[in-house]
Amino acid sequence: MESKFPNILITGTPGTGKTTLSRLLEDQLSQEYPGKFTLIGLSKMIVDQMLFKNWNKDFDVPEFDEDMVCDALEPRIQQGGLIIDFHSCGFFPRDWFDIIILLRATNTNIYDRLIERGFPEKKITENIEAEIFNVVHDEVYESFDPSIIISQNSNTVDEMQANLEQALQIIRQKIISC
Ligand SMILES: Nc1ncnc2c1ncn2[C@@H]1O[C@H](COP(=O)(O)OP(=O)(O)OP(=O)(O)O)[C@@H](O)[C@H]1O
Repeated sequence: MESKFPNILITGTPGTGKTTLSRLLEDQLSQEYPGKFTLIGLSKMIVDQMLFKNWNKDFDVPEFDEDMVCDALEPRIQQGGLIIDFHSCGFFPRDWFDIIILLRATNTNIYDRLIERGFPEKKITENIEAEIFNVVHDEVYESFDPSIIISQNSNTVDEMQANLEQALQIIRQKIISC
């Protein structure tokens, strides 16, 4: 789907820095293109709008309903200029996004960041294993055209800044070429 303002997905294992990068990106894009971009933290939206049918008691998270999530997002996707921050992506229609940013981080960084956020040990282990076994990486590359995927390491503040600059450059270019 081509839209004047690109739809952007920021994905990766929890703790890789999706929320941080999304906010920086939205902040900058809002200054450059006022009113044209909206950030959705999908985990929060799923809880707020109850886009789930079951609650996973072991991990204390909702088991989101893919159809409910897609139905809720569809009208906004059609308008373009949506930035979505979410740790899963295989259920989104293939033509929804113009740019996908996949964040990676080392096990040590993910561990430290999730410990700091008070995640239970079980949830941390699951996420670290997911990163080791490339779960989100494989999901992204199996679900979308590789030409729209940007894979970035997000271990340091300098890398985060470089990731932001690279993403902005690609988004600006995309806007000009549309
Ligand atoms: N590149 C980085 N360098 C240093 N610290 C970082 C970096 N990326 C993220 N952090 C820090 O790691 C923590 C987790 O980051 P963030 O919440 O953005 O991750 P997330 O991928 O959105 O996680 P979740 O999916 O659980 O919401 C935050 O305290 C953030 O400041």
